[in-house]
Amino acid sequence: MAAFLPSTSCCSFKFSNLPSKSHVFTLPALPLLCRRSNYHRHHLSLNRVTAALSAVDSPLKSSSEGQDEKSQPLLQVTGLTAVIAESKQEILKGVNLLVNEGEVHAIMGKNGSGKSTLSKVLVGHPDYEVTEGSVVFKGENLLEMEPEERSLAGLFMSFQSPVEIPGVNNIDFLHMAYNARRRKLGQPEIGPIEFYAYLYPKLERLSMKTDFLNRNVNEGFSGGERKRNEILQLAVLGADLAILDEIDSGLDVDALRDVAKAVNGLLTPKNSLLMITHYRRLLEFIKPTFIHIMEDGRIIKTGDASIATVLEEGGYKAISGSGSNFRESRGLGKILISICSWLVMIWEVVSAFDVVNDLVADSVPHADAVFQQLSSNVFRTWEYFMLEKHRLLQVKCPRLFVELQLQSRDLNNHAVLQAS
Ligand SMILES: Nc1ncnc2c1ncn2[C@@H]1O[C@H](COP(=O)(O)OP(=O)(O)OP(=O)(O)O)[C@@H](O)[C@H]1O
Repeated sequence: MAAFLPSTSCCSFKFSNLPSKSHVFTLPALPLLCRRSNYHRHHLSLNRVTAALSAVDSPLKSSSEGQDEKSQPLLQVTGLTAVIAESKQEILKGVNLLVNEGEVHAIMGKNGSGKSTLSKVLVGHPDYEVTEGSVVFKGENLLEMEPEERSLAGLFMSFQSPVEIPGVNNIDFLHMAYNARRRKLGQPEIGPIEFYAYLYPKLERLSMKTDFLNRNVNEGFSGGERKRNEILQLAVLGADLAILDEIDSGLDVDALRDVAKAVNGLLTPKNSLLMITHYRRLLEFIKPTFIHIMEDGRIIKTGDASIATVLEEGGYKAISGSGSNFRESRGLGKILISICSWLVMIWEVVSAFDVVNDLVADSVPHADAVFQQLSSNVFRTWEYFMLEKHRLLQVKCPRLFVELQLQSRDLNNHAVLQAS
C-alpha cells in the first residue's frame, strides 16, 4: 500500500514504534510498502472479436485518437523494458502506453503477463531495473525521479495486497501523509480536528466504519477492508494518476459498488486512472476509455470496453484467436499475392522477350533492369512482387530463368563492348 523509500528526504519519516526493522515511508502518496516477497501474492463470434479489437497494436497511437484536443498526455510510456534487479530476468519487454488526462485505462492479461510489474516499475519499486525505454509523466522524466518524488508528483498506487503496518494507527498515518503532502505543496498543515472533518465524508462514501481509523494500518483487516482502506488513502491524498492493482479482488458486490462509487467520485477531466483487473465486473462500475491486453511483458492489444466482454465469454483464447484469424487472413492474402505474382510473372515472361529485344537496341545493360522496368509499369509500388518474381521464376520456370540469365549476360557483354 504505501510507497516506501530508503531515503531520508524531507517527505519521508520513520515510525519509531514499528516492531520490525526500521521502515521508511514515503509521504504523502504512501502507496508502496516494499516487501521483496510481495510480488508472488496471487496470482463469439469473429465479428464481435473483430469489433472489440478494432484495437490496434500501437496503444500510443490509438489512445490519443478521437480524444478531446484539449486533453493533455499525462503518462507516456515508450518501449519500456525492465528486468528483475536481482536475477536480471526480463519481465517487461517493450511496453507502449499513452494515458491522457481524464481517461480511464484498464490493463487485463493472463496471470504472470507483467501487469503488476508494469505498475510497480512506474512507481519506482526497487525490485526492478529499467533497461530501456522512457516514461514521461506530466511532461517530466518519471524514471529519473525517486519513488517519493513520483508520488509527490501525483502518482498513487494501490497494491494488489496492501500490507499491514503494525503499530501505526490508521488515522495518524493518513493525517501525517496528508500533512506531508500539504507541506510539499507549500500549504499549512492542518490539525487533527480539521483533518477529521476532511476525512469523515470520505469514510462515509466508502461505507467504512470509524473504528477502522483507530486500528493499525491494515492489521487484521479483511481483504475487502484493506482494499477500501487503499481507496480511502487515495481519496485523502488525491492523485493525478491513480494505479489500482486488482482493487476488485476480495470485494463483495456491495463493497465493489462502494469502492467504484468512491473512485468515480474522484475522477475529474484532469486526472486519470489505470486499473489492473481480471474481471469485467469492475469495468461495469468504472467505465474504461481503453482496455489494454498484456501478454508476455507487452501490451499486445488496445480497444474499447467490448474487449472485456469478449474476454469474459471466450477467455484469452478469443483474443489470441482473433490474432490468429488475423494471421490466417494474412496467410490468405499471401496466397492471393502469390497467385497474382504468378499471373504477373507469366505475363511478364511472355512479354519479356519482345521487350528485351527492344531494349537491347537501347543498350540496357542488365536483364534485371529490364524486369524492373517491366514490373514497375504494372506494380511500381508493390515491392513484394519484385522480390518474388525472380524467386518464382527461378523455381517454377528454371529454363526460362536460365535463358533470361543468358540474355542478361549477352546484354552485359553488349554494354561492355559499347563502352569500350
Ligand atoms: N521480483 C520478482 N522476482 C521474481 N519473479 C518476478 C518478480 N516480479 C515479477 N516476477 C515474475 O514476473 C512475471 C510477471 O509478474 P506480474 O506480477 O507482473 O504478473 P501479473 O500479470 O500481474 O500476474 P497476475 O495476474 O497473476 O497478478 C511472473 O512470472 C512473476 O513470477
